[in-house]
Amino acid sequence: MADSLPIKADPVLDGELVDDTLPQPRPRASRRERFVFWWVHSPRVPLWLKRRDQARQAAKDFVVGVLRSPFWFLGAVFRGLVLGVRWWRGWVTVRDFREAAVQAEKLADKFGDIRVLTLFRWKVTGAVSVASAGVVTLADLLYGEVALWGLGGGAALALAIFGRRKEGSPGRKAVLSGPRTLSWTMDPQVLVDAFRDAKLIGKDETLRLVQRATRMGYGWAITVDLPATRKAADVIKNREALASALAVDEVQLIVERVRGNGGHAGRVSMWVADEDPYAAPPIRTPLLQVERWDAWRPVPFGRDARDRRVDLPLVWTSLLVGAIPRQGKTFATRLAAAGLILDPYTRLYVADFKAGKDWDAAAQVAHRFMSGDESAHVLALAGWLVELVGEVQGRYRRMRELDDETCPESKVTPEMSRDRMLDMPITAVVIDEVQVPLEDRTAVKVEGKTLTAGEYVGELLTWLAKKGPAAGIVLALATQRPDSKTIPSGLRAVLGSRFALRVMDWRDSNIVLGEQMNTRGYDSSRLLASHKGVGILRPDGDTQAGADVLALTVRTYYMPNEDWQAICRRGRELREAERTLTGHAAGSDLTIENTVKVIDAGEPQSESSESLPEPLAALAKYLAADSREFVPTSELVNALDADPREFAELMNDLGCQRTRGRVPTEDGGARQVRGYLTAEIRTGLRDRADVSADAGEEVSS
Ligand SMILES: Nc1ncnc2c1ncn2[C@@H]1O[C@H](COP(=O)(O)OP(=O)(O)OP(=O)(O)O)[C@@H](O)[C@H]1O
Repeated sequence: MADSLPIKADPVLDGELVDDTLPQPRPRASRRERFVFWWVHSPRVPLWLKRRDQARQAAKDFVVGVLRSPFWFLGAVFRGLVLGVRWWRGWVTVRDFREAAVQAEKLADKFGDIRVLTLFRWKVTGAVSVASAGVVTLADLLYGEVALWGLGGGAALALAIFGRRKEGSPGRKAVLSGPRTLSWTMDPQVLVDAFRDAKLIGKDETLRLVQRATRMGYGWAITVDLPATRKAADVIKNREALASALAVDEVQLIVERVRGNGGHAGRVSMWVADEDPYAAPPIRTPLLQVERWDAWRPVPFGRDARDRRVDLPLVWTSLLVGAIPRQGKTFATRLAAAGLILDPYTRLYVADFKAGKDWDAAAQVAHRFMSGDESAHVLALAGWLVELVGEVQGRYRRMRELDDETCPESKVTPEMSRDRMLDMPITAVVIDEVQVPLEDRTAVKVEGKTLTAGEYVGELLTWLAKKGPAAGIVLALATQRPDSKTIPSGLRAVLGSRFALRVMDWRDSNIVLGEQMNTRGYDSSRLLASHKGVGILRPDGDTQAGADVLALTVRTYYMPNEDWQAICRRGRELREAERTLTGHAAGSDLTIENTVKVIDAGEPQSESSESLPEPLAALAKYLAADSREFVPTSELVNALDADPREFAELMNDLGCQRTRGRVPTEDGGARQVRGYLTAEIRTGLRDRADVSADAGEEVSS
């Protein structure tokens, strides 16, 4: 029975082998498609027939034109009348003949002729007036009022044509004409004149209109083509001259190059705001409305003058924020950090050298957190950075071992960054007032070389900015002193994204934004002091304004402390839910003791302690075998059996600063006490030993 059951056969497939490496025939476009293509691309079809917004604008212009036409007509008739009377006076007084005679100094000879001619012209005028009056009366008698209206209308039309505004038309020019503001939107000649006045085009050159003046947001937009050989980049550079010629503040004028398919090197798109675009109240960050964020998505950063949203990509790059105090530096850096905080897979290192309250809320989410501006904090930061250098090296090593599917290049991918087994989360290092650690002069010894802690931190940051981004390390540095001495040029060169709020002069602006940026029209020293949170962003990668935009002026979103705290709280909740809380936030507080270990501050040489006077020799001996980085004052006082006051003076003489540090307690916790950094004591002892040795040598010789 089972044998007789039908068996399902495999499908029989029929096919033809096609070699798709050869050129394939392309289907011919239909007539309609070709027509549509021609219609869209032809320069002969006006834009208002192609685009709805342009059609709407054209209709608006038409209505405005119709409404204004009676006034234009009356103005033209009046001008025609004035010009007519002026012309008649010149004719009846034989002005040209008289002037020629005056110039030839023959007025006396020609006086009789001129008089005769004048008399004759007066007679002609009288005859024409009488004849005209006769014609009008006759027409009135024959045809009544209609004729009077007809003749009056004809005369008015003739006068209006005679008096219409045209290039080179005669007429008195006002010595002080009225404001030019926005007149260019109605009269393109004003725009051409502005470009000429700003010396962006020559006297005989003109502009070509690509897109007529259109209302866009709270301003007018227009796109023009410059004459051949003129560059749009020069217009951007000389924006201020153009703003003056158009009678607007330069913050109101946005000039951009049109790039890509629809643009070329001479196509300029302009937008002129009706009023100061940054005078309106600031907008709160949209991050408040989101539950969570993905660190791989650009973070909402602010809005440009045209109210377009500007997002800032952070992963695979690093950020430098620079400004003079109170301009919104911390606010801007916190915005960047906020996007990362709302991603529970992101790890954060936050060092606040401003030592204020601005960053405190981040402590509840940060893997490492500190706030302070003493040398101890600088050394702790160096410890973090060394830890991160090790982490980056480890990540590269591990990436090399991963298969190509998981890790196609030597770069962290979104999937990798969220894979807990791989342990390569996006790690953000946020340092506010980075000039504090970079300027620190505490001596440290690294691999046998003595250098200042500032130099060491600079070297580590440069290394991380170079190698870190691909391994998922994001640096966000904010500085109050963007001068070349503070931020080493090597470090600046590798920080991809820059944001310059107001600075003191163009040099500082260039230090943040990059060489020559002021000559390209980007100078943050020209921003107004009242424009808090407004700065020039030079992004690394795409922004909403387009990948080709070199830099743009942005006003950052406003995120006061309460919003910042709310975001940090949410960041913590998200991390708790995902079980990604680590380090400081998870309570395993890393104290200064175990983070600075990496710095070898140099052992005091044995002969040094010999050449030291007491009680310094005892101090050197006591610390000789000590591997701790921080020693409490009370312990040292006890060990040396010294008077606390004398001991404090002694340490002061050695150049050691008293600081706070944590020491482990018996119950496994930690306690904060006052004390000294061993690195500092050792440096002081070594210096003193050198001085004593030199003195000894001098005495013996
Ligand atoms: N986007 C913004 N819109 C409006 N006001 C802002 C904006 N950003 C910052 N501010 C204002 O600017 C003030 C200074 O900001 P912030 O504390 O960030 O300055 P700072 O440059 O970090 O100053 P300092 O160098 O003293 O630390 C803030 O109190 C805030 O009111």
